[in-house]
Amino acid sequence: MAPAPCAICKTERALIKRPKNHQKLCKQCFITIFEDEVHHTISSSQLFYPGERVAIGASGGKDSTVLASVLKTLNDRHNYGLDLILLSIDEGIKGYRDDSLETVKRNSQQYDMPLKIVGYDELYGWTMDQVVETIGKKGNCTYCGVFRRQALDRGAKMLDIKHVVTGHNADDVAETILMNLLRADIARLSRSTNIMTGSDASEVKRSKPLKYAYEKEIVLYAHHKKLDYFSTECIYSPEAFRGSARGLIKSLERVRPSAILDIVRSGEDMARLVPGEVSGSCECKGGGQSLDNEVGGGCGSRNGQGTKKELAALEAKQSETEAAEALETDITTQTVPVTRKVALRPAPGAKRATVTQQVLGRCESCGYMSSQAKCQACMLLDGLNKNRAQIQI
Ligand SMILES: Nc1ncnc2c1ncn2[C@@H]1O[C@H](COP(=O)(O)OP(=O)(O)OP(=O)(O)O)[C@@H](O)[C@H]1O
Repeated sequence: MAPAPCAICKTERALIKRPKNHQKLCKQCFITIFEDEVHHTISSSQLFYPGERVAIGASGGKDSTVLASVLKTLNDRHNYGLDLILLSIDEGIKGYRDDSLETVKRNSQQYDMPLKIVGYDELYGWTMDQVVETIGKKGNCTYCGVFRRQALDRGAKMLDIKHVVTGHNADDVAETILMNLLRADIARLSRSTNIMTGSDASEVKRSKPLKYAYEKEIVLYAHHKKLDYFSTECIYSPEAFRGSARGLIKSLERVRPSAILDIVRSGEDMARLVPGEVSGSCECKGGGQSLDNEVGGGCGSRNGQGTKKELAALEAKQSETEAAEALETDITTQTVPVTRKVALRPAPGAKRATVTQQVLGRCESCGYMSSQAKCQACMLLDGLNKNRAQIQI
């Protein structure tokens, strides 16, 4: 059988079956259409303004490496006028992050972009190796996710940059939507669909230019562009719930390639039903103090007067929920630490419900943005430091 010609140029031989829609393309047409689609995402969402300084959250993995490469290409091709800088967080994981950072250092040369590395060690006085040594592997992603989110913000601030882009792709977004759907957390589901998080009042905004790019296409792009990336999984990584959501999405993708984008679109449609960014609450009057605005204390917690046991329970819950969102959770951003009531659109025949929307202030310990008196990172650090003191005694 004669080889199929490329569905776009009709002249070259098709070498690639697009995972997104099974279109058969030659290498060059695939690369071009992938870049054009990211450009479309950027321009239709008006992600950047000319002259903007943008930090690329660079882990050395495939997603952020592709993001850096594509942004460089598009910046040159379409004259975005962006000043692009690589920002890497060194979590302090020997045999993993030290190796991937070597890749980022090479990327910095290859893409001619300055690189800033910020370590958990310098920011928090703890490396993830030390955290795991202290608390064990279970739940460690919670610490890592909370620390990294803040570290990216703090790194950006050190660079006087107000916009961080990350390599989250369509599969990541679909996973998060599914996880929030399975947790019946429509408010968080709504936030996880945003391409851009943060607001004018926020000090650092986040965006995901690869939000509509399939993971498989990112791998193909990296392969055909011969990009230099690091492909080892984190040695502490297992996130049970996200892993299950991922498995489900991969199975759906096998029978229906459009499933990933369909989930993303459905998530966006559902998000439109949620007025503003709101934190969910249950019918009981618990409304407990969470580690921050992400986990409602709710049932069983006594109006936020968390005992050690409750904190531990919250932390355990966090390891299922918070870490799963890791870098994707945004914070409702205002400048004063207040909460306000927001009315949810009621179901037909139901009473109008209100939920508490938390807005941004400053952490009393570190002075960093927080919707609670103490930010999540400081709450977690308090526990770790107590542990360290006990071990030393
Ligand atoms: N240590 C880090 N330093 C800077 N940015 C990071 C770091 N870890 C993750 N990120 C950012 O968050 C995004 C999602 O991270 P995640 O841990 O889910 O990795 P991933 O999906 O394997 O992405 P990648 O392939 O880029 O590592 C990354 O694409 C990157 O932009």
